[in-house]
Formats: sequence, C-alpha cells, structure tokens
Amino acid sequence: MIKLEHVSKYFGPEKKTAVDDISFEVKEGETLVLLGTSGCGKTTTLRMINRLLEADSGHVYINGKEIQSLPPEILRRSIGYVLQNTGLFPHYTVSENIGLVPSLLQWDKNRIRERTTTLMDKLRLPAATYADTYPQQLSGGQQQRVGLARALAADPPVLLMDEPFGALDPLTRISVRREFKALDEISHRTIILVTHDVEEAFELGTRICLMNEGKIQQLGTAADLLFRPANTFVSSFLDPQRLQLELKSLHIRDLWNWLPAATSPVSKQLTAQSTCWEALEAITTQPVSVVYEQEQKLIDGNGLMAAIAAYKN
Ligand SMILES: Nc1ncnc2c1ncn2[C@@H]1O[C@H](COP(=O)(O)OP(=O)(O)OP(=O)(O)O)[C@@H](O)[C@H]1O
Repeated sequence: MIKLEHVSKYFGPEKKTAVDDISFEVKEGETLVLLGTSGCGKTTTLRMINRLLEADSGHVYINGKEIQSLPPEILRRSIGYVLQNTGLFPHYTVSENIGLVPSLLQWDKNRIRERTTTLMDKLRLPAATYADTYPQQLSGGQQQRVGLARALAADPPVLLMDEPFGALDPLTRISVRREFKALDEISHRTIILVTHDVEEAFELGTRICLMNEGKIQQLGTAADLLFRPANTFVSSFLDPQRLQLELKSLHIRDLWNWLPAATSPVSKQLTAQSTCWEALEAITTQPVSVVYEQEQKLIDGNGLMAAIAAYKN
C-alpha cells in the first residue's frame, strides 16, 4: 500500500542528514508507528509521504504509484493528515473545518452535512451542540477529535498522524487514544503515526519502526522489539518501561506451554487472548483459570511470573 525505497532527506547548506536511506512497506489496513527520540527524523519521513517535503533521493509509492507522478494537491486529497496542534482554522466553525476537504472535492451540500454529522456523532461531538461552535470554544481533547474528523471526512484510504495526542494531558490522552483505537472509521485504513511515546506506540502499532539519527534501528511487532531486539539501541530504548511493556504485549496464549494445569475448576474471567497485564489485574483477588484448545490452565501470580521467565529464556 505504502512503500518507501532508499529515501533520504538533507537540510541546509551543509546538507545535514535528517533521514538516511530508509525503506519500509506498510500493508493495507496496517498501523505503522514511527517511534524515536526528538530529532530522529520521524516527522520528516511522514511529510515526504504527502509531499509537504520532497525526498532528496529514493522513491515513495502509494498503491504502486510513485507519488512524484501526482500533483501534491491531488495526492493530499487521498491522504488524511492529523497534527499535534490540530491545524484547525480558528475563523471556521467546527462543521466548516470538518467539511473542508469534501468542499474542495465539490461534494454537494447535503452529502457534506451528512458526513460531517456522522463523524461528529461517532467522535462524541453531537452536531446539534458543536456544529456551529468555533475551535477555541472547545477543550484540547475535543479539538483533537475535530482534527481527526477533518482528516477522515473525505474517507481517505491513508491517514498520516504526527503526534496526534501529543498536546493532551496524560489522562485525556489515554482516553482519546482508546476512543481512537475503537473507532470503526479507523479499522480499515492504512495509518502511519508518529510518536515519541513508547506506550502509545505499543498500544496502537501493528508494527513499530524505531528510528535513531535518521536511520531505522528496527522495524517489527512489539514482541520483536521487546524479545528479539536488533541491537543494543533498541533494548536500551525500551528498558525504562520494559516490565510494563512486556506485561501488556504478552498474551496468555503466548505462555500456554509454561502455565500449570488447573486441577479443580476456578472462576473463569480471562481468555487466552487476554494480556498478562489484564491477567495480573484479574488475579489480585483470587487465581483464575483459562480454557484454550480444550485445556484448562491455572493463572496465579507465581505461575504467571514463572511462565513469563520461561518464555523469555
Ligand atoms: N526545515 C528544516 N530545516 C532544517 N533542519 C530541519 C528541518 N526540519 C527538520 N530538520 C532537522 O532534521 C532532523 C529531523 O527532524 P524531524 O522533525 O524529522 O525529527 P522528529 O523525529 O520528528 O523530531 P520531533 O519529535 O522533535 O518532532 C532534526 O535534526 C531537525 O533539526
């Protein structure tokens, strides 16, 4: 769906390298997260995909078509773009902001109104209350949802998101992120999301591309990065949050072979798809059992920790 081949970008008279020969592919419906510390080239990479920046070398393809072959304004109509500071127009109402791209595409007024209302309802901003308000009358979390609705309005197959939850306070950030993940409008889209927040990357990414100094250090699933790091940069980057990330990334089914059998029936609250984090939350009061592939296993604190240790060895 999206393919980068040996893409590089340099800035300034000294041709300082911002992005250094990176290649990756994002499949249809996948969310790829570009993760890394400030200045590692995430935003530059993202902006070369919608041609807000031009690559100095290499090729970018969307659906097999090289993006250079399309005028930037046509290209951008099929790519939703969400920014940290939302980029909403302050003198446009919420519904005018959301309907911007459909208007440019010359949809008729009824279709724009219908689409705007649908999106506002889905994003918990009922049109009756918010359609005629202005962005500055909304909270940060609400403005972020308007920014997302605007990016989704013309139903683009591709969504590029640059620190979309970055301006929100930690609690709002977690709830807006959960809502985003659960949104049916998101599930079928191909998304590239930039963040420096490891937990966010692990929660939202189908795969994660960890960058440093313009280069890809590793591109893989959360489990690849955690348990099969490509180099010491990758493991040290994750170390500060390692325990939490491991508990949230490992599922009961991953540990199945190392968990003890349940000898007597115990209350069942978990499934094999539950994460170890969810299991720990559930077993704070009593052990639980899980049935998977016609076997019943016991989940208690000691058994779970021993199974995690065995999995890692
Ligand atoms: N327009 C520009 N002119 C000169 N240098 C730039 C420009 N844009 C980015 N850079 C430099 O390129 C490098 C990569 O920047 P980029 O914004 O892509 O990093 P980032 O990983 O997105 O960082 P952040 O998380 O802080 O946004 C940095 O060293 C930055 O200073």
